[in-house]
Amino acid sequence: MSNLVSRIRNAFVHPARRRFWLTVGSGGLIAAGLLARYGFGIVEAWTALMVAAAFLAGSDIAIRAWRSLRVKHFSIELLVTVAAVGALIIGEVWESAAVTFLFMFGGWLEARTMGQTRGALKALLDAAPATATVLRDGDPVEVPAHMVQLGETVLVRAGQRIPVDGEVTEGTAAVSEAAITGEPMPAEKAPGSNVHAGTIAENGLLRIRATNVGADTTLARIIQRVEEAQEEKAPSQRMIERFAQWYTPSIIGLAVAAFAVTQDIRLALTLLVVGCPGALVISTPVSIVAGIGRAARSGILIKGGQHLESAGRIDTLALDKTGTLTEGKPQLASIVALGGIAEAELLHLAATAETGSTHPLGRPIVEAGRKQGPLSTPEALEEHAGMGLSARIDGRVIAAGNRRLMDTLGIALGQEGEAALDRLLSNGQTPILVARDGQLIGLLGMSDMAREGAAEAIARLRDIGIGRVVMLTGDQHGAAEAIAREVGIDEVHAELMPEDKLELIRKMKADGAHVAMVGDGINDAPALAAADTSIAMGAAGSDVAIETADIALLKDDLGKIPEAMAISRATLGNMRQNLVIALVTVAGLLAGVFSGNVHMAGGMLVHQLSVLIVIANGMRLLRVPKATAPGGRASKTATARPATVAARG
Ligand SMILES: Nc1ncnc2c1ncn2[C@@H]1O[C@H](COP(=O)(O)OP(=O)(O)OP(=O)(O)O)[C@@H](O)[C@H]1O
Ligand SMILES: [Zn+2]
Repeated sequence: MSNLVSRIRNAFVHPARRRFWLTVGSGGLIAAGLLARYGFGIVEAWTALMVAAAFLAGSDIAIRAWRSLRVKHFSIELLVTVAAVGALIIGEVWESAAVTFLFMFGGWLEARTMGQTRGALKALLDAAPATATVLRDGDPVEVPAHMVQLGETVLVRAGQRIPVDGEVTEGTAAVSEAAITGEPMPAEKAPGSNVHAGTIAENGLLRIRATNVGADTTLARIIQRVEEAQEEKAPSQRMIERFAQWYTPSIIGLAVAAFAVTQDIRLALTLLVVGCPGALVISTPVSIVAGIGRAARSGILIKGGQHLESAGRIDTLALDKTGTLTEGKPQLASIVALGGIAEAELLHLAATAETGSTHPLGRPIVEAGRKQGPLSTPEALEEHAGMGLSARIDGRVIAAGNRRLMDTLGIALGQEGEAALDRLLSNGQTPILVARDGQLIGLLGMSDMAREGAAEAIARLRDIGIGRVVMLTGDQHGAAEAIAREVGIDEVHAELMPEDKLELIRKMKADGAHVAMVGDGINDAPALAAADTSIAMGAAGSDVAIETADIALLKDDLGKIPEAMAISRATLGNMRQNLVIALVTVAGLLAGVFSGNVHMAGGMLVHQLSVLIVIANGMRLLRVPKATAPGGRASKTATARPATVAARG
């Protein structure tokens, strides 16, 4: 019994369910009324039942109208309430019952379908497993996933979802990360690999050391960000809300004026009903919620309606090279020792200096140096953004970086140096010049590979109408152009300092372009901030990217950029269609009222239909096709290309 009471109470606390029961109730009363009148000819019962139906559905509407009126908001509910009460007063009980019932029914359908639109998120929520098996004192214990302690070892068997973020300590498995990155192909995980909560171990047995649990996992943060994004209002949405705020009172004014002129109270009340801006108010949010949901399904995090709208207008895309168009894992391809120093010594010095750097160019040098023997750390270190670094090692100053760094430090290259530099550049390698105490002692040539699928992604961007694709890089011309040619970019700006990147973005915007920027490093931060839309890749591993970029691609996949752009464009178009549907409906209905063809119940029916059409149109966005080329994964073999840039000569 108490169970039933609590269920009824629950039903009424939950707006969608309350609306459902009110719709059913008033619909039943209306049906009984129709039966009473046309079946049994009892007109009194008909009147009573219709009034009851109007009150049942109408009370909820009136309460909502009153609540918004108290905060000086003229709501759609207010229009409906005034119309329904007016209809009752003039004895039009059927109209009053029909209008309130239809409004309720429409409201319920609306809540329901909007819920489905948000369904994309549900898939993410379902990805979070509820329990975890942890090893405590060597024994497996089942605990709620959020109760796992940091550093504890979690056991994941084949077919299970991984319950925490963590690092694999033992075992191997193919892990499907589709829930997070939208990537259908499972990734191989071995000791040392990072895994995310919500991904599925398709085989094998893993032991994972928990690094993030519960609300701190990447999955939880993504869900939270998507929820926030779907709530955040787009500029056009705010505009419409302002418009509705002004529009609703004017419909009331119009109704009053119409009554004053025609003395036709029915006409006036019908105006209130058909003037409802319901479809208008919902036109943008439904598109945005659907668009953001669709993107989230593919591992594309769009941080709100505002960013979605701005991304939909992008016509120019700027990408940085290292780590974005390339793998960001350069190889040490050549070593040129000058002035009698041994290659091993040159590498040792450069590697020792680079131990202090986080730049992607530094890592392979350090690795190569370690292979020769242990490295010490420099006594002092200074990084020169966009140029390189200088370090003090055993009391001597080692500088490693590009030509600009040498020029800045006043180090001459000499004939031999110039020749070596040209040779590396013409091989498409990135030269790193190394100097000791102001003397050039050699050069290291680095080669980076273009990212898999980069060429297709760029081509696809052009297909969907991003007319201008530009590379902005701090790297030298030769290396930059080699990569640009390979991926099909014809506009290259190389040897840029961070502020040059910023300046170029500003200039493009000043020329009227809508610019999106994709970048990773600190040297991209100012340009990213200046762009209309900033895009970060591989965000699943980086909190910073998830938090700061307007669009975060959870996976390091350039193909997601055209997909994000296509979704944004489709959303913008969808919003416009919805606006047209809404405005045309209201205009048509108003014309119908003045020409005497539309009455209250019929007007409400058409109005509610227009709301549903707008929602259905919005939901089409959930089916925007994936951006990958036909045969998607086949691209792996289609992009067979030389192993390194250098090899292409
Ligand atoms: N730690 C470093 N060691 C050696 N050279 C460096 C280092 N950091 C930067 N440089 C030199 O400065 C140049 C510019 O670096 P910057 O970080 O601005 O751009 P990038 O990483 O080469 O390319 P992108 O702008 O495409 O990311 C590099 O190409 C390299 O020649
Ligand atoms: Zn970069």
